[in-house]
Amino acid sequence: MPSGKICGLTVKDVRFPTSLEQHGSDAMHTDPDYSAAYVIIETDSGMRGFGLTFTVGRGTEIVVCAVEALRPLVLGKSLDEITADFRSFYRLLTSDGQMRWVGPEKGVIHLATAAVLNAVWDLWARAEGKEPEKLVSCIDFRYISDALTEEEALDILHKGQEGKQQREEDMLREGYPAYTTSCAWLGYTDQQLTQLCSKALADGWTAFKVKVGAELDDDIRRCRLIRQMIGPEKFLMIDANQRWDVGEAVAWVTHLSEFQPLWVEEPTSPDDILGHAHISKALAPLGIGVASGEQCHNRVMFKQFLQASALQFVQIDSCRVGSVNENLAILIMASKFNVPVCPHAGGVGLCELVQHLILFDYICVSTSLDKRMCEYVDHLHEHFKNPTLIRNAHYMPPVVPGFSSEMVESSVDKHTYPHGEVWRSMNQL
Ligand SMILES: C[C@H](O)[C@@H](O)CC(=O)C(=O)O
Ligand SMILES: [Mg+2]
Repeated sequence: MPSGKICGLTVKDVRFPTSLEQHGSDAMHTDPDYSAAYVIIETDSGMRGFGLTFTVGRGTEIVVCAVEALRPLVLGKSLDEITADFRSFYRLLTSDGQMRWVGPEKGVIHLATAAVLNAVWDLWARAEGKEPEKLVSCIDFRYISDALTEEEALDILHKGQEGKQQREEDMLREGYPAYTTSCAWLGYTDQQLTQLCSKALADGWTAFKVKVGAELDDDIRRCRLIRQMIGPEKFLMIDANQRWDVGEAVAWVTHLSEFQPLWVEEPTSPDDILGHAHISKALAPLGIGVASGEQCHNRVMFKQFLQASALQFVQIDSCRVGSVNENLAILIMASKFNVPVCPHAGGVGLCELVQHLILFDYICVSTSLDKRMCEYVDHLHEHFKNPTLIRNAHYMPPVVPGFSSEMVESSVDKHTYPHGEVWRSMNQL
């Protein structure tokens, strides 16, 4: 069916009051209300694409404004026209001569770009069969060609075609390995942590992430509790959400090294590439890697993190950078530098979207599961039409065409800020 021209773009400010129960809390985001700028694009032939970007409450209205500002660049284009030269469409959004000043390719405007492009990919994902050449033509190599050329990217994707069918079958049977962050948000009590951890163990989880960084004594107590419960073999990861200076990070994590974390996540400012390199070097003898990416602006930053050996785990995010286009570049660069990708997920909708990217990474790019797993957080999936399916701590591949980004209409209505039922009733309290 011809896709027609894009004739409508709607954006909604959807917020969930997760801070009430401290879901999602960490050392820097103590009261997150998981939220989304949720985009619906419509074509004049009646097709719809759904996209979103993730936020944590206040400020979502600014992302909504930024999406509105991008609208004129999208309206009137047809899907065929966009996908015939997706690289140029990507540049149209990210390099607009006036709007790039409020980025470029970072911050609010890039979150908005992610939401819009995620909707375009959702629309496109309904059509099947994207060959390596087509995928590479979606990537903007500007600013990364010194680390990855178009030819190298194509070569990596061509190599990824070998054994593809077997890997697809493996995924359909076993799913993609996941880890959980749901047991140990920073605001949870020890009792909650114990209960959730024993339930997760019973459900078959083998890797657990703990929030750290506010008080060292609390971190020691909580990590000890979890390590005792999960035993020496299972994986434990710690996440500081950018709380420390570089030296402080090394000292703090050294104190926690007895609990053998596989990685420390976002130990310091997400912009500090050389700082991460220093921390990586200092922690390597302790067998602890450094992970980051959920607040990494774009492919250019990832390139430098990789060039500087500043990360041992790349955490792509489906809604932070420029959608599939930019994540393709990051996945392929990570493969070239031989650094495993372990995506950031959770939030609202992040698991739904990123599962597509990590399955693609395994099937077509890295072709390996070594040191790889995808984050899972057990909140808010009921608000999606095709929620993630977890079986025995593995993501089972989605079977419905699209980016799994469509939300349940009544959920959107109820949670639209500030006039949806949920927010109106809370404001009356
Ligand atoms: C504010 C978010 O919940 C953040 O803590 C998520 C995160 O760092 C993670 O899942 O990793
Ligand atoms: Mg994190």
